[in-house]
Amino acid sequence: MTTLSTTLAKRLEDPRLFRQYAYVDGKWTHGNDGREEAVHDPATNEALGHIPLLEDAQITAAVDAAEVAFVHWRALRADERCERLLAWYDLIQANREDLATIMTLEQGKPLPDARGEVEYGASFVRWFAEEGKRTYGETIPSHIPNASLGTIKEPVGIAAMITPWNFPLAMITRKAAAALAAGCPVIVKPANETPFSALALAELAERAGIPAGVFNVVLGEPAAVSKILCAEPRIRALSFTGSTRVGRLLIEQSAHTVKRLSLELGGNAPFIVGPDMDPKEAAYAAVAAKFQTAGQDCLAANRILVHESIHDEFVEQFSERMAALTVGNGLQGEIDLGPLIHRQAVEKAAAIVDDAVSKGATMIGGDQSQAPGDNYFMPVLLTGVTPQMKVWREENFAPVAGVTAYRTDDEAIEMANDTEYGLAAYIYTHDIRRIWKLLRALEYGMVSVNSVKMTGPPVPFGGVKQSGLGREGGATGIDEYLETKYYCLGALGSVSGS
Ligand SMILES: NC(=O)c1ccc[n+]([C@@H]2O[C@H](COP(=O)([O-])OP(=O)(O)OC[C@H]3O[C@@H](n4cnc5c(N)ncnc54)[C@H](O)[C@@H]3O)[C@@H](O)[C@H]2O)c1
Ligand SMILES: N[C@@H](CC=O)C(=O)O
Repeated sequence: MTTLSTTLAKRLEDPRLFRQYAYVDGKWTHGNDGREEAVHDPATNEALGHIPLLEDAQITAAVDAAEVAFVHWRALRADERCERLLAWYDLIQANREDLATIMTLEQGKPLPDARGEVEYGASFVRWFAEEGKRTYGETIPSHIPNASLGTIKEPVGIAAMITPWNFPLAMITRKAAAALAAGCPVIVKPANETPFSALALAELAERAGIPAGVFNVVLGEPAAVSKILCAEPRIRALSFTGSTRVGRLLIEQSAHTVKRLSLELGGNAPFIVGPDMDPKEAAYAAVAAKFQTAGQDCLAANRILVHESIHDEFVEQFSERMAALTVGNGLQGEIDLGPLIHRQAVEKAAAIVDDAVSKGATMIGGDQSQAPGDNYFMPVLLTGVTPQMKVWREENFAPVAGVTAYRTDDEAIEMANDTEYGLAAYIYTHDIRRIWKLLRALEYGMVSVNSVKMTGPPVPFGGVKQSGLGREGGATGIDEYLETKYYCLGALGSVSGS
């Protein structure tokens, strides 16, 4: 392969974690017809390596492999699957520096954030390793004479996962670990922008003793691969994280095979600041909630709603804090924001800012002449944003924040809910009555009060409205991969009782 691929491998303590093949049935696989796609470092636009584009028959071969593997994987005891998953967890932890390097190179996020994501991703593997031992059924008091009734939890079957580029490792482990713990084999289709984190996970899964066919990574032209996965009747569950646009397509394409769907889609989070808040404290929190991963985060605080009494001071504090953020290559030390994923993302961000300014918003920051490269976007705050602007309506997925003033709690609620999205919302206030009123009225799957950090393995992560279906993580995340089988044991005689 190319010299640059060698360079990436040379950066790793264990160069075997850098794989440029798909992983199907325990084998590293290239495309049958030799088609490849380059993967670029968004910080420099240099090619990091190549991935094969598999033919349709090779995707179906992954399903064949998973079908065979399912028989043995589901037959293992839960504690046996737990051991394999814990071995995977240990290997992810032991290789976290290499995994973080791969992630920063292909995704662009600063190295400390990449290390954080590896830790976060690993935590789901440990969580679900344990949860797999607690997939309890029920005993049901019988209404039928001489019968015993109950339920058993069984794995749903082969699970396919289509994942995004913004969190290239954790969005895989949060799904795959749950499915594997439940007894389902998985087929992962990562984003073509960030395949190498997924392939490194496959290498570690193999080393952890996860058998051939149980964890597969397929690569190809996204729309074509997804179509096959959706149409394939042997795939019983499809879990997707990505845009609402693609989520809608997958719902349509899966209708024919009536799959279990888990969808983690876009967000457009409001960040409500009450009149009692210290403007500086709230502004610093809002900056943290907006600019993580250069704004390419489904939880990013896009629409900041500040009580009119503290609006101007909030804007001043936010602007100062934003101006102090450093923008550059994530491999360098002390960087707050890396590049966006590619040039189109920069163009989309610029168009959203232009739209807002043309409709009356004021732009603070955002001197793009200071951008250190083609794919960088200097952070922007737009004040006076209104519902007519794209920055209000669309998920910008860029370092672009919009702020507006509100007068009453009811007005803040109306503004916050004025979106098709319903993933996460933030509330900053110390007034308990206001907290409760907002918490109950916000149409969101997750509401975080006075805390930027809200996620982690014990949490039921997910959205309402057009932000998705189902929940990942937490006590219920494994249910996305389990069926409930009801049984009625009849004619038991007098021992049946209830
Ligand atoms: N709710 C969550 O938990 C969560 C988490 C992370 C990201 N996201 C969302 O993901 C989006 C950003 O990620 P993205 O740009 O990778 O999203 P995307 O929808 O463009 O891509 C996601 C996945 O779908 C594939 N894909 C792209 N086009 C496709 C098509 N036509 N048919 C089938 N598959 C296709 C991609 O290759 C990728 O694997 C944002 O909307 C963000 O909010 C949501
Ligand atoms: N930050 C989110 C990913 C969204 O883009 C998470 O924690 O899952």
